[in-house]
Amino acid sequence: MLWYTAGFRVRLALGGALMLASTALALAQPLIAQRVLDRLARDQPVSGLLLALAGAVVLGTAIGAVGYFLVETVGESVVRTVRRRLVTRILRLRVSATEEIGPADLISRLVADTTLLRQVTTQAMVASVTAVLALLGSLVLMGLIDHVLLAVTLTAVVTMSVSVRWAAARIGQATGRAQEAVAHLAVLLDRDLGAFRTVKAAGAEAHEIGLLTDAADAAWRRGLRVARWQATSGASANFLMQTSFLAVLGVGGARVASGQLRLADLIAYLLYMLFLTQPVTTLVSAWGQLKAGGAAVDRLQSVLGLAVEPASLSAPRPRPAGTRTADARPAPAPWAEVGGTRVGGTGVGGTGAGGTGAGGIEVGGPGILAAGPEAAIAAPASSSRRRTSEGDDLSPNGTNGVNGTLEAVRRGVGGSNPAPAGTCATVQFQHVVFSYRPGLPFAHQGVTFTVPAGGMTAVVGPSGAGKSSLFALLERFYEVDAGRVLVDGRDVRDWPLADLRRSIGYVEQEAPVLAGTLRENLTLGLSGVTDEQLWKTVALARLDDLVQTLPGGLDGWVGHRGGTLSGGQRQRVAIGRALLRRPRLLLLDEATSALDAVNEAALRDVLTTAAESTTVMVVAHRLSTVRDARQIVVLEAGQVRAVGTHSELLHADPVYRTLAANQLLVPDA
Ligand SMILES: Nc1ncnc2c1ncn2[C@@H]1O[C@H](COP(=O)(O)OP(=O)(O)OP(=O)(O)O)[C@@H](O)[C@H]1O
Repeated sequence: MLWYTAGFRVRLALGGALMLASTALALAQPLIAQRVLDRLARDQPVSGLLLALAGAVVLGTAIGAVGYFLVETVGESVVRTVRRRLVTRILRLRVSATEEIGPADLISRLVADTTLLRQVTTQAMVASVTAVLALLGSLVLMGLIDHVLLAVTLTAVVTMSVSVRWAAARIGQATGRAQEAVAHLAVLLDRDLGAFRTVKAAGAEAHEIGLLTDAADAAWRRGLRVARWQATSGASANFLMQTSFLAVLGVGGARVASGQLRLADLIAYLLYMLFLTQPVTTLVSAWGQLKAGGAAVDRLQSVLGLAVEPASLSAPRPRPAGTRTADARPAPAPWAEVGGTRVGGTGVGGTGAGGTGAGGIEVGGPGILAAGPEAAIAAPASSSRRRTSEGDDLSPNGTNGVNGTLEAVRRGVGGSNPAPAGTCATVQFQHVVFSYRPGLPFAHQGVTFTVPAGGMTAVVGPSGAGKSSLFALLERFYEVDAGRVLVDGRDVRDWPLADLRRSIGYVEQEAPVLAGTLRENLTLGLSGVTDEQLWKTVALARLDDLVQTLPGGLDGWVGHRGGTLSGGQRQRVAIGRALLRRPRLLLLDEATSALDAVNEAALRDVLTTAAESTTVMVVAHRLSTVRDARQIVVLEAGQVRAVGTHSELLHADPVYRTLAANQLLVPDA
């Protein structure tokens, strides 16, 4: 636990020292009082001693307050440090790790457990150190007054520490369970709020309220258990203190009566005993807090122990011998290989190396994309030389070379978007075997196909066939169990993760929109995007109507998870966001499912034009969206059934034909 205070130890030690000094001044008070009594008995002046007593009280209080403040500031700093570490960690978690500990539980740990930690790392630690010192100091001074009475007191202190220790262990266990119960309540509430309309529409409020109140009751019961052990611990300490006080009074009185002890000494001793009550109480509660904090630390450590993505690792995966060493350079750029020899045949279902790659796509006259943001997807000037809107030569063999590319890209959409316009990635799945977790059925069982550079490749197939999982592997949310996924002929595991993802525009199935403004949603992860670029993207993604009707326009609030938008609008926002990144590979997971017929047709045009300068992969249920795709991959039960064009597949593959027939896309259907 001490680890958490690293960086604040000087302040913590200073605060602790001041609190200790305050305790020492408090310890001196009975001694001064004893002298006052002695002098009064001898009829001597006591004004100086009274002044010292008053000084000890005032100074002790002031020093104690400053010390307390310092320790509190350390507490706040510890919480801040831990929360910063936690949020950094949480955002870098692997997707699979968030399936282990759900979002609400993570939030509960960030909020509730760090607050518990605060008490432990500062107040409880300092309080126990000062209380132990005060206790020892008092016992030494009490021993100097009378060792027989000390023996009586020590018997009580030892018995007390045994019972408190026993209770503290139970406080720790009970606190851990209470924190879990609170987190469970948060998880249940998150479940309901995440599907609020569904819960209402299903008339499930009463049922869900029942679950939530049960969870609240469970948290209450576990909280009571903590309180019970705390009360037991405090009561046993009090009982033993009072018993020992009475025993000291009895034994001390007898010793005074027999002349073995002066009355002033007995009074001073009893004052020390009274003084002792405070450090003992502090120690008892600090002990409980330390144990409770231990439970919080365990829960925090388990988050810090979850698997994070390799993006946070600076060292790339070792490359197999004989492969290119592009990623041995510091922070290699994803486009560094653009224009070089690419892997990816252009034939249907081909898997071989060769082809013209990114530079092989010629784009015709200015279509929607030419009118759209250069920022989004701009056509390459020629197959071998590419220019930015400023006219910089981006050819790898040009005068600017890779550095020129870098510079040109920095001047493009957002300084953080490195993808040069008009380059297309190739994708290969080679014998991919993949299961989400050990023990689960395989989502892919030897998937092999190639997506050539440029053009639209559609993936279709029955529900659960493994279509969306292809994108999860491409984005490297999960790792394959066997086989390889290649982008531009390079295993995705060999790509610096940030570069890989910067090259991909991903519109996921549920097309999520974050709470915030429309602008924030479109520019997520980008910086320096101009209004002009945004407006072009708005036009490209058919968001004009939304911007006009949304109060505040581009800076209008879209609500929690985009709740104020329609399903189609949410999807178009996600498409706009993906296009604004000028991806070299655009992944659309059923991107048109929530669009009306007019918008679907418009978007189909956009995608078709986009596919002229970017590789587009679409997972689609509506075959009408993708019937003109360059190739269509039919997936079933985690395996590729067939690859071909719409008309080829109509004849060659019964599953595809059935899908098409169901959607009235077969001429004679
Ligand atoms: N996060 C996950 N954890 C465990 N299994 C999963 C997960 N996501 C998907 N699966 C399983 O993997 C298999 C493939 O799922 P996937 O989402 O790729 O199918 P799909 O073809 O996209 O289906 P649909 O068309 O219904 O979206 C399914 O059996 C599914 O149950």
